[in-house]
Amino acid sequence: MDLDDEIPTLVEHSNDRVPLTIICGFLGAGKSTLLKRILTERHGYRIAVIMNEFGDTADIEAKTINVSSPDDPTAEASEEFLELANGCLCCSIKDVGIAAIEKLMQRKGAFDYILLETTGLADPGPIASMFWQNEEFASGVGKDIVLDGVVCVVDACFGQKQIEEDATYDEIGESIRQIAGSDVILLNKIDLVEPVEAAHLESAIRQINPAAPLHKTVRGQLDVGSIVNIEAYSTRPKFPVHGHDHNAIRAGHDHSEQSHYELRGISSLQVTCPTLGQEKMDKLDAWIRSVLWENQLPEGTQSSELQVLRCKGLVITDAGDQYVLQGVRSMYDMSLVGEEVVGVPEQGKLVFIGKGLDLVVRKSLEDIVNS
Ligand SMILES: Nc1nc2c(ncn2[C@@H]2O[C@H](COP(=O)(O)OP(=O)(O)OP(=O)(O)O)[C@@H](O)[C@H]2O)c(=O)[nH]1
Repeated sequence: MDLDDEIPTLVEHSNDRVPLTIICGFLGAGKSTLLKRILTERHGYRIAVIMNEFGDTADIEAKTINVSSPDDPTAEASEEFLELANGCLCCSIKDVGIAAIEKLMQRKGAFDYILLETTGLADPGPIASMFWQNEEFASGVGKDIVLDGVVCVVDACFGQKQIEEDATYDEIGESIRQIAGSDVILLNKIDLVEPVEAAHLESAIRQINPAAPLHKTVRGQLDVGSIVNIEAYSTRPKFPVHGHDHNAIRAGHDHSEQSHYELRGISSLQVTCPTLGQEKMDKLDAWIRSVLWENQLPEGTQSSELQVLRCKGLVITDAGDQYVLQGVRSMYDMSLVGEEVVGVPEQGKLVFIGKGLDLVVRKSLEDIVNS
C-alpha cells in the first residue's frame, strides 16, 4: 500500500463559516426532545436545526416555508422549513446527508449556527470526518460550514445496558462509538434513575471517553452554550476534572467490575507530557502517524487490534509554543495555538480513545514524551 495515498489533507477553514454541531445518541435517548427545546426557547441564537421529523410541533408558532423544487413536487413532503419566533430555523429532511445540507445552505443568512441530528446515522465518525477533512465536500457546500463539535445524548435508563451489550461484540458497538467520538456528553433522563445508577453509568462513560464534559439533564435542559460554539476542533481541548476519581475508571489500571469493557470494547489512554523539544515532537508525530494510519506502534510492535477512534491533546514545546492535537480516526491535525491564548500550562496532555490501547501502547508513548 502506498502510504502517501492514504494521507488525508485537512481542510483550511475560513472565519465566515457557519459552525455545525452533530447530535448523536442512542435510540430514544432524547435527541429530538433536546432539539425541540432549543427550537422553542429564547436563547438569542439563530440556529438551524436539521432533524428527521417534527413530531408534534403544532404548538410551535411558525410558518411553513416550502422550499421544494417546482420540478420535483414529490420532494414536498420530505423537506420543510419552519421559521420560529425565537429566530431559529427548523429544517425537516428525511436524509441528513449532503443534499439536506445543500438545501439548507440555500437559506444562508437566515441562521448562524447548524445543529444536525444524526437519526439513522449511528456512528458520528464518518460525518464528522466529512466536515473536517473531505476536500470534495469542502470545495462545495462545505466551504460555508465548519465542524464545531459532536454531542452525544445517552439514555440514563438504558445506557448501561446498551454499553454492556455493545461491549460483548468483537466489533466496537454503535453506542460506544458514539460516546467515544463525542466532544460533549449529555446523560439525559436523569429523573428516571437513582443517583447510584447514574454514577455507575457515568463511570462507564468516563472510561470510554474521559475527555468530554458530561452534563446530567432532564429533557435536554441545559444552557445551549454548553453544546454550541465549543470549538472542539479548533481550540485547546478542555479536559474535564473528575471530582469522583474513585468512580472514574482509568483505562489500563483499573481492575474493577467494569474492566471487561477494556478487553472487549474500547478504552482510553491518557498521558501527561512535559514540554517537548523538536526531536521529541518529531518522534511523537511519527508515533501518531504509525498508530492512526497503520494501526501499529512505530517500533513495529503488533498490538492487538490497535485502532484509534478519537484523539485530542495539548502539547507544549520547550520554546513555550502550544500545539493542539485533534484526531478523528486516521485523520489528525497538530496545530499551533494562536498568541491570543493567554497563559501557558506547565504540561501537556494526550488522550487517545479506541481499541487495543493496552499497556504496551502506553509505554511506547510514555517512552517518547518522558525519555
Ligand atoms: N422522563 C424523561 N423522559 C424523557 C426525557 N427526555 C426525553 N424523554 C422522552 O423519551 C422519549 C424519546 O425521546 P426523543 O427525544 O424522541 O428521543 P430521540 O433520541 O430523538 O429518539 P430517536 O429519534 O428515536 O432516536 C420521548 O417520549 C420523550 O418525551 C427525560 O429527560 N426524562
